[in-house]
Amino acid sequence: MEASAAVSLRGVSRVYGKGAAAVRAVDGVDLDLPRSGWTAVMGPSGSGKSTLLHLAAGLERADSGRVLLGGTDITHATDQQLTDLRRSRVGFVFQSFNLIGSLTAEQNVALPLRLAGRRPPRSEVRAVLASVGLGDRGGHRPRELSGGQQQRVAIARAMVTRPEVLFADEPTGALDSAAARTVLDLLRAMADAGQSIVMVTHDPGAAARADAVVFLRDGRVVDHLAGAGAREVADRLASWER
Ligand SMILES: Nc1ncnc2c1ncn2[C@@H]1O[C@H](COP(=O)(O)OP(=O)(O)OP(=O)(O)O)[C@@H](O)[C@H]1O
Repeated sequence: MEASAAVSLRGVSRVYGKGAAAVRAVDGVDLDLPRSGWTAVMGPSGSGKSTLLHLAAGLERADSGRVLLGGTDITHATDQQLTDLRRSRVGFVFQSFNLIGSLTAEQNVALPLRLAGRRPPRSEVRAVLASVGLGDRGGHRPRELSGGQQQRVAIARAMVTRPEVLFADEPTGALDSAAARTVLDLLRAMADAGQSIVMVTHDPGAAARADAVVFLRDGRVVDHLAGAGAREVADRLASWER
C-alpha cells in the first residue's frame, strides 16, 4: 500500500446483478489516489467511473478487494462507521448540485455540521462561503444563484467538515463553459492548497486542470497521464473509446 495515498484500492471489484445478467462495473482495480493531488477519472460511458468514485468514497461496498481511506481499511466497515466516515472524512459533489431549494446558501453549507450534531457559528459558515467566492451570497436560495454559484455552494457544503478527500462526479457537467471555468479554478486553488480531489469528468479540458488522469475501460484502469494538456487527454480518451 502507498503510505502517502489519500485512497488506495487493491483488487477492488463491484458486480451488479447475477448470473448471465451480471455486470462487472469495477473489475479488479489497483489504484493509489495521491494525497494533496487532484486526480481526474475518465473513460467511455459505462466504464465504471461513478462506481469507482462511490467505492473510493465509501458510498458503496466492494464485492471483493480492499479500500483504504487515509490508511483506514473501510472494506469491512459497518453501516454506522460508513455513515460517520461520509459525514466527517469525505466530501461529495454531484453534477446536479443537490442543494436544498428551501434553504439559503448558508443553511445548505451548515447542514453537514448540523447533521453531525453541531450548531456552527455563522462566522464559520460564512468563512467557508467566502472561500468559494460567495461571501456576499449567504442569504440567497439556490434558485437565486447561477449554476456556477450553486456548484460553488455545493463545494462549500462538501468542504465545511474539512474532509480528507473531496470527490466530484461530473462537477461541471451541467455548467456552461464560463461557469465551469470558475468551478475548475476553485478546485485548482484547493488542490494547490493541499486538498486531495478525485473527479470524474467527460471533459478533456476539465481533466487537464487536474494533476493526473486515470482512464477506465470495462471497469479496469487501462491508462494514466500526468501533467497532460487538453489535447493530449482528448487524444488518449479517443484511443480508448474506439
Ligand atoms: N445500480 C446499478 N445496477 C445495475 N447496474 C449498474 C448500476 N450502476 C451501474 N451499473 C452498471 O455498471 C456499469 C458501470 O456504470 P457506471 O455508472 O459506474 O459507469 P460510468 O463510467 O460512470 O458511466 P457514465 O459515463 O455513462 O456515467 C454500467 O454498465 C452500468 O450500467
